Amino acid sequence: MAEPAFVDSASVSVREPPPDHVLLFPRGVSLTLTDDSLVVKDRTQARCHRSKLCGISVGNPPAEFSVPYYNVLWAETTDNNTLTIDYALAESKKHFRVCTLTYSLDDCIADVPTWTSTLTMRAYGQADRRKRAKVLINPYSGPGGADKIWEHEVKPLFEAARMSLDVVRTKFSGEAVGICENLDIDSYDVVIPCSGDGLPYECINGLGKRPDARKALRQIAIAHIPCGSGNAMSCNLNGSHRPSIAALAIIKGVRTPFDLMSVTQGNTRTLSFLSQSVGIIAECDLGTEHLRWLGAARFHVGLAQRVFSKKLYPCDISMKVEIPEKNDVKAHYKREQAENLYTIQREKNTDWEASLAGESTSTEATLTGDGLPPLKYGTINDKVPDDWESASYDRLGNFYCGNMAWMAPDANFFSAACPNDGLMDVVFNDGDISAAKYVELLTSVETGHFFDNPHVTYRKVSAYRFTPRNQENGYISIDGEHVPFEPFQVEIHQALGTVLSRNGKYEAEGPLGWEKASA
Ligand SMILES: Nc1ncnc2c1ncn2[C@@H]1O[C@H](COP(=O)(O)OP(=O)(O)OP(=O)(O)O)[C@@H](O)[C@H]1O
Repeated sequence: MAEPAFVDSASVSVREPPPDHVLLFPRGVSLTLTDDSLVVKDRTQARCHRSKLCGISVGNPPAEFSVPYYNVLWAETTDNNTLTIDYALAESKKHFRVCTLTYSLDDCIADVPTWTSTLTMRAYGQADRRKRAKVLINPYSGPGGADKIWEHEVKPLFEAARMSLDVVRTKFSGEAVGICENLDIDSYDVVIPCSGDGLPYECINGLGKRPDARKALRQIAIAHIPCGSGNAMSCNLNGSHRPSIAALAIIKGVRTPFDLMSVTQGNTRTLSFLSQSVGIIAECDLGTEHLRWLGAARFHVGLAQRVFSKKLYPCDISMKVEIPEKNDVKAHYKREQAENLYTIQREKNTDWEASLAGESTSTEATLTGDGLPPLKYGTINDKVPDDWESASYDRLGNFYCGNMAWMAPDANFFSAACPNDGLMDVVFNDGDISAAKYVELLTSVETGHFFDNPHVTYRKVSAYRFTPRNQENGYISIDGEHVPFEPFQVEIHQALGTVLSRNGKYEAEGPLGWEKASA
């Protein structure tokens, strides 16, 4: 996954800014608001912005430097007439740290309150400021180290952004379900698991268990600090699996409606936000728990071990197919990108608020009140609807359904996934292809050619049922959780949940050539 580019250069906008965008201080020091950044003309501060080679500062210190608005965390004047500006400095492509600028305003003649509020407005755009967060840390996620990540890489940024933080360290598996089930949803804006993808799954299911599930899932956004081995949620929403980069994306994150999936199996109903898989991927995820210490590499080791076995997973699959052809999937993706995402967000929010206030006449709202929406297609125990496409697959090697694009860094399996298109992306392939072809197929995930690989079927569906056949046992993974090897059924609920995302959309690049698809 390409890390987002962060500019912290000494370049200055050539357009002359209006005078009220400039604060002048003694000794030629000035702070200027340009189109895209704060320009700091201050030799003393600029020293920290010298170019570095192998960690050693080289060249003359610049006279000025610029801080992109995205990196500005907070600005305020304090009682002792001091201006304080906190910002995130990109120390490397992988890491941010907090830096602070302070200036006495005693000799500054300017409308400082207006200047400060313009800076904060530009720094936050449509993002909520000073988010009220419930932070949940799983000390055992991934290779370990979530406590340190929180303390050293994330908390300083959140504090500098003046977020209000209520931090809980989870003590046992399942604790986050109860925390979110009983959360005072008016006291928080966002729940932030510092974990792998397991804790977000628990949080969403905790909110989904409440009598006011729909309200809670809309009101409380979920955001993710990556501390696990896969960290799919953070990759897709924050554009990074690096904790401090994710923290900044959350500080600047916008509320984004997010599709959730109901999974029924036996007599249970759970919510899934990420994926369901059966076959080689499920085995690589769930059958490699003993390699957890390897971090993300455990998936690759798992794949290498299994690819030569040509194991098949016979099954029956029934699907409510909405977009069967790859070209039409690309065209759909193009339409979704073309929409003004913020407009969609506002409209969807408005509809939802109206239905909560009892203004909606939709059958769904009338029937269920505020709990989870009813299942359109019943459960796994009901008959398969007549208009679903059903088929038997004797040679299946992999079945994978996703609601987000990246399943791990460099694993963009569902490149056409969109956060709130009301559709799930399904891919499957035969398992008896040659090992060479299998390796080519799986490596095409990293190169971006997986979608177009002729061995891969890629569809958009709104519901499906998966029934394993002729196998005593095996792995079924729901969002990385191991569930019984039994039939299950899934349907999607458009925009049932809310997440914080950096740009109101997924950060993945989309299937190759989608821009040229005929809409
Ligand atoms: N204190 C704890 N002790 C043991 N298990 C915990 C604790 N807190 C949370 N868990 C459980 O750990 C499981 C895995 O958590 P998490 O997703 O954070 O990490 P991970 O599985 O390592 O990440 P990834 O999904 O990226 O591999 C979750 O199902 C959660 O219920």
